[in-house]
Amino acid sequence: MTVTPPTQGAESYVVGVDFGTLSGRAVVVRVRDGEEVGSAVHAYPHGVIDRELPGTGRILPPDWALQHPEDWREVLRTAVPAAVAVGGVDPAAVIGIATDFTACTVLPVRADGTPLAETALGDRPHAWPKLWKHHAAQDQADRINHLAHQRAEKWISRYGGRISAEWQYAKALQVLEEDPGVYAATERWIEAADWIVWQLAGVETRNTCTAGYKGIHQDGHYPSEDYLAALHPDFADFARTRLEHPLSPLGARAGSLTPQAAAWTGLPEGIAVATGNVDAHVAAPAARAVENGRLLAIMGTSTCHVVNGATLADVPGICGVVDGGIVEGAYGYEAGQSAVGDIFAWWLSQGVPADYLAEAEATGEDLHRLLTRKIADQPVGGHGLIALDWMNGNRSTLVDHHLSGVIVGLTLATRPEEIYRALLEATAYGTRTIVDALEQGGVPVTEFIVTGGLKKNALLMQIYADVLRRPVSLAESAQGPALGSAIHAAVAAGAHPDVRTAAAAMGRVQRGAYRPDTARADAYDELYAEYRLLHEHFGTGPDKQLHRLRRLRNAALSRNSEV
Ligand SMILES: Nc1ncnc2c1ncn2[C@@H]1O[C@H](COP(=O)(O)OP(=O)(O)O)[C@@H](O)[C@H]1O
Ligand SMILES: O=C(CO)[C@H](O)[C@H](O)COP(=O)(O)O
Repeated sequence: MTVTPPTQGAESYVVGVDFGTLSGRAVVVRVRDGEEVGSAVHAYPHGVIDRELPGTGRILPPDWALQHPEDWREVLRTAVPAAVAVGGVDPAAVIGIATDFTACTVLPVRADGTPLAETALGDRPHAWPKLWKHHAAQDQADRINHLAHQRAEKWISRYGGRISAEWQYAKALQVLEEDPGVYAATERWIEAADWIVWQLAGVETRNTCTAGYKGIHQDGHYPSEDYLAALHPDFADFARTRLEHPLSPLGARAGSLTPQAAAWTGLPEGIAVATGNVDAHVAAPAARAVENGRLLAIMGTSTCHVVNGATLADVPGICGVVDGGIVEGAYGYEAGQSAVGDIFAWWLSQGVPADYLAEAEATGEDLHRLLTRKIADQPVGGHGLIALDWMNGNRSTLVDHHLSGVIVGLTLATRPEEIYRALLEATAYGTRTIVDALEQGGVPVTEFIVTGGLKKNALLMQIYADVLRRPVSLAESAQGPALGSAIHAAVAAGAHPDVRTAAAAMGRVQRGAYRPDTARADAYDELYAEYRLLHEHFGTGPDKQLHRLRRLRNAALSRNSEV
């Protein structure tokens, strides 16, 4: 059954749902102008599963990160109807729904889409969805990369020369090697971005974005069976049997809302369900960042950088370039930092003394605000610190999740807020490294736009403007990915002819909200030079100290874990 959009004159609405790392957010948006009339958030009860497999008591090894599929369905049942109710919208006026997901968040399923985690295999960790930040497949990623270069595989240059341990193949190979029984039972290996569409529309679809960036689908092909067999004989048919499916462009209609999904969401049966998408890429139209050269940094738990270019360039160290990966008709480039807000959150949870907690309690500020206020006026370089932003590994430009964080310059006088500021700055230096790599690789960056939870920190935004020596524009929506999804829903429902047109009608950006200050930018140039020295020493130098420390840690901890 399909539903015709309401006739002219009546307002119509779309729903966008953003499945993040810790929660899912739904937003109800007016099709005509992108007005967000209602939103709701549902925190995943299981959050990130990184210590113990639910219901089993099994301890997970280091670097594991799983999620629970039921947490995702629950977002459809709770956040979507809540957002519609908050917006005071008649559900009958909703003409489409679209979703976006973290990626590569990927799960093994049966041929009918049932997650293996929800079968009799559910007591085995490898049956569970692996979250994007599952970093335990670095050894597999290293072999994938080594073999690709050895065989001069053409596709490897589209991934900056290195596939990340976060992407589909490293994770799948880890399942095969560590639990062949689960691998054998895996009938389809699917991004959560596509799985959630399956839940809504009742049909399996695969989207251009995740297939390209996370699934090594380039020029119409996955990696060859020869190549996969050379990785592991039983991996030869991985792409053909577990991935292969026609790809749908972004903004296409994947299908119609099933009766079951209509009952979950309270939305009309038969409305348009859009093809799946990634939380980062989907946000570009919400920030009107679809024209070539406008780089959108989606800054939250992690940061993704997405930018369109007119030509195909091989940029060392980026995550990938995909034709139509962000919007049709352009080459979409993606790079990223595996932790940004997560690094600040780590410091708040581990490094703030009791008297700061008491002060925050007394003033009613959250700790981010407290530390930001205490350090905002310090002159650039006043703390004498440099940090490397690798507490969750390095996604771009080193593509190495065995790297870890470093802070140098500590003294007995160093205060918690100074370390906080050094961490904010470290992430800005990491972004400068990425922007420089893109430009040096032949991808012009004409504007730097920020969306995501971190744009509310004015000190952080000013640091980025100063470190990058460029204005920072801000997406106006507080829900960039969810609004981006809503824009794709409007296109899938036929209310706008394509994503570019819909972006012009529904997206919003405040251009040049923060401007660089020359004196501070000069001071940051000196500090950035110091960051680069550390970056080279620990990241690319001959002494692999961070790798040695990781190996020692893993050996010590693996004695207590079970896979
Ligand atoms: N005022 C702030 N300054 C800096 N970081 C913040 C601030 N408030 C929240 N954060 C960080 O933002 C991150 C969450 O970002 P958000 O965009 O809301 O989520 P997600 O990335 O899961 O979509 C957390 O890691 C948190 O530490
Ligand atoms: O890799 C990504 C997209 O390609 C994102 O970093 C990942 O999806 C997590 O996003 P967030 O930090 O917003 O939770």
